[in-house]
Formats: sequence, structure tokens, C-alpha cells
Amino acid sequence: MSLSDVTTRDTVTIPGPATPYQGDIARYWDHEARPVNLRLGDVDGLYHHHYGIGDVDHAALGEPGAPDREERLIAELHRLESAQTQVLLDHLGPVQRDDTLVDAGCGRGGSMVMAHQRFGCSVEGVTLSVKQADFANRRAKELGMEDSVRARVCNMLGMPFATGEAAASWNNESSMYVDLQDLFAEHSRILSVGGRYVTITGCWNPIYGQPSKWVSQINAHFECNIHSRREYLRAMADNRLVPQAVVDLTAETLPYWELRATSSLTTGIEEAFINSYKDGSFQYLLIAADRV
Ligand SMILES: C[S@@+](CC[C@H](N)C(=O)[O-])C[C@H]1O[C@@H](n2cnc3c(N)ncnc32)[C@H](O)[C@@H]1O
Ligand SMILES: CC(C)=CCC/C(C)=C/COP(=O)(O)OP(=O)(O)O
Ligand SMILES: [Mg+2]
Repeated sequence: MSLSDVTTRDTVTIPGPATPYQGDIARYWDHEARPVNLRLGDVDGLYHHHYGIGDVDHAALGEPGAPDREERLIAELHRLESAQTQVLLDHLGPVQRDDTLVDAGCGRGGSMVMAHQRFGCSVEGVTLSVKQADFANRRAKELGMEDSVRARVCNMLGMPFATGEAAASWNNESSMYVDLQDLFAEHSRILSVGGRYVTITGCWNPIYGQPSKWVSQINAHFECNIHSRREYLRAMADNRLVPQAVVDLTAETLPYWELRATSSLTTGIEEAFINSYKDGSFQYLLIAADRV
């Protein structure tokens, strides 16, 4: 039995998908089992559904034809994905042990585990997928973190948190599934005044004019709707979220994609990411904002 087949008793489902589209997305993630995600997660038990940043450690990859080359390459891709999470967590600001953090669109929970390991605080996640929430809760239990790390099946546009309850919240590659005005209104509601919101996301670049064919290909591949950079900044401004840092991570994510394209775990979407990052139509962005 694989971890993804395990149903824990603790997973709470708050019914149900608000729209037919959300039902599609719930089904998509309930059925997702790509080796590029599971084999990377198996390296150390942190399961991510986001991409990597940072320079490739070529020494760690060993010799090109060596028998353990693929294993090393998988470990290196995973290291870059975890490095991405650490950069997101770096931007949360000071976090106290009695704070509550919220991971909106938490996937299999890798970022939640890393946040708890780093800050010792409670981390609450929401995802549309029962399978993902079960998986995340199972991992939290295995790690003895079940009192502090919890995933629930819930729409991030109506989260089960009181007004002002969260010291910080984030979207790690999950904001392209929702309307940004609705999303930031909800983060603004759950965050305390002075709280911090962070997103890492792919967005289309207004300088290009419109979404390029590569961006459209990424949308079709994942059934998502990538927003423009301008839309992020506008929707934040409209919802009391004031950017403190806007970091273009495009150059830092390209090595991950170029390495991934040489692996046995390609999914066919590598060319679209590489070409759109290179032609300037698409950007990998971190935005950290204060709730004012
Ligand atoms: C690409 S995965 C990112 C997972 C996670 N943030 C990570 O970094 O590993 C996108 C996630 O967004 C979630 N999602 C999409 N729309 C959502 C919604 N309306 N409410 C809650 N979760 C949603 C999906 O269920 C999935 O877990
Ligand atoms: C930056 C953008 C536009 C992201 C879209 C959201 C998404 C699907 C992220 C990665 O998930 P994954 O880890 O399941 O994807 P893959 O299987 O390609 O690794
Ligand atoms: Mg992945």
C-alpha cells in the first residue's frame, strides 16, 4: 500500500467544492501520482508540488554515466524544491511558537512540515483534495506532529479560521486556481493586522502583452489559470495587503528546469517553462506583503 492510499481518521472535510471547476481540481489532485513528485518526496519524506530554485550542485550529481546518477539527480531536484520552501519561509518574518500559520492550497504538506520544523508553531493547511489532505495528515502523524500540523479539505476562498487568527499565511504555487480578488480578501480576513502574506507563483509578464502560447500550454497542462503580475499587485492593493518584497526568481528557477529536462522523470511540460521563462513572457515571482 502506498502512502497516498492511506485514509486517516482525522481528515476533516468541509463540504464541498463551491463550483464545478473546483470539483475538477479536486479530482485532478486526488488522481495525481506523478513519479516526479513521489520519487522526489521519497528522498526524505517531504512531499512537494512546487518547483525548485538555486544553483545546481554539479559535484553532488557525480559522473554523467555513473550507475547512481539518476538517484543523485532526483535528490538534487528535491533539494532545490525544498530550498524554494525555505525562501518562502524566510519571508514570513518573525514567527512565535504560539502563532498559527496557514498554508492555502497545501498539497501533500511538505511546506507545512518544514514550517513547523523551523518555527515550532501550529500550521493549518487547506486543499480541495481528500487524498492530499489524508496524505499530509498521515505524514504529520508519522513525524509526531499531528497536534501542530493539520490539513483539511476546504476551499481556500472560505477558510475555517476566525478573523485575524493567522499570524502569517501563504500560497505556494496554488493561487493560479482562484480569482485573486476573492483570494486576497480571504487572506486579509484571516490575517492579524501586521500579519504577513507570502506567495510564490508563476505569473505572465504584462510587458509581453498577453499570455504567450507557452503560458497557455501550462494552463492547459494543469487546468489552471495563470494571472498576470499586474493582477497580483492590484488585487493585493485592493485588499489591504502591502507588498514589502517582490522578488523575481525566474533566473533562479531555470537551473532546476534545465536539470529536470535531462532526468528520466520529465512530464512534457519542461519545454513550456524553459521557453516562457527565457522569452520573458512568464515570471517566477515571490511577493511578501503586510496586512495593514
Ligand atoms: C500545485 S499544488 C501546490 C501544493 C503546495 N502548496 C506545495 O507547494 O506543495 C496546488 C494546490 O492548490 C490546491 N487548491 C487549488 N484550488 C484550491 C481551492 N480553491 N481551495 C483550496 N485548495 C486549492 C490544490 O488542491 C493543490 O493542493
Ligand atoms: C508555476 C506554476 C504555473 C505552477 C502551476 C501549479 C502547479 C501544478 C505546480 C506544480 O505541481 P507539481 O509538482 O504537481 O507539478 P509537476 O508534476 O510538474 O512537478
Ligand atoms: Mg513537482
